[in-house]
Amino acid sequence: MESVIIATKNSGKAKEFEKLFLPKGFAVKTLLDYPELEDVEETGSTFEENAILKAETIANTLGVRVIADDSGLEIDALDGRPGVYSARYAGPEKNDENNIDKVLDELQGVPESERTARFCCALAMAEPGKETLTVFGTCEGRILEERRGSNGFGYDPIFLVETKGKSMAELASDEKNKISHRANAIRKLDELLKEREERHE
Ligand SMILES: O=c1[nH]c(=O)c2ncn([C@@H]3O[C@H](COP(=O)(O)OP(=O)(O)OP(=O)(O)O)[C@@H](O)[C@H]3O)c2[nH]1
Ligand SMILES: [Mg+2]
Repeated sequence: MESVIIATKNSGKAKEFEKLFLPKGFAVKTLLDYPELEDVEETGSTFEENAILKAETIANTLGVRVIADDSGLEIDALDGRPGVYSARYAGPEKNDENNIDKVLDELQGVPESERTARFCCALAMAEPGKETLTVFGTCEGRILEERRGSNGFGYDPIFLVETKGKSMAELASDEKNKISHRANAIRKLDELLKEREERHE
């Protein structure tokens, strides 16, 4: 089976990419399979910039095609925070639990109608000698007042998917993978790749 390399060390993302790429006939490798590679510093100010940084750095190091995902949560009442800082929101004590606690603290007293938010996912596909492709996917929702469910990762337990009446962490992985920001971005990448193939590039 052909394989695709995703430049991530996040095991939650890795699991989702495995499920999303398997039906397309690709096995997924991640940076968890390349422990010797150094972390790429996420110095960009947008999801796209960071995705390009991660994809191009690893593609140039390994000399093959690489996809990177830079993603996060934008909360309207917090002027878009945590945004590109989603993984490191709680500072030195950063982890999914502490990041969620910080968001819930900051949203204390904010009414339901003002707790709108979205997950964002930028994917960059880089290959030595080829132009890097980028796509962007989102998933709209609202921030709950407490955690619900235990599937998924990151902020999933506090992210209400209104059309389903469930938190992202209450959805089965197959359900999340139909509607998520990551799934929407992958669909766009598929389209771009089809167009590129039709142009014989
Ligand atoms: O509840 C969530 N459901 C998701 O589907 C999701 N996708 C992203 N996130 C959050 O955003 C950060 C990404 O930051 P990020 O793109 O820098 O990734 P990361 O640092 O974890 O790994 P890497 O890919 O950089 O190695 C993650 O850590 C999470 O906190 C999510 N939270
Ligand atoms: Mg990161």
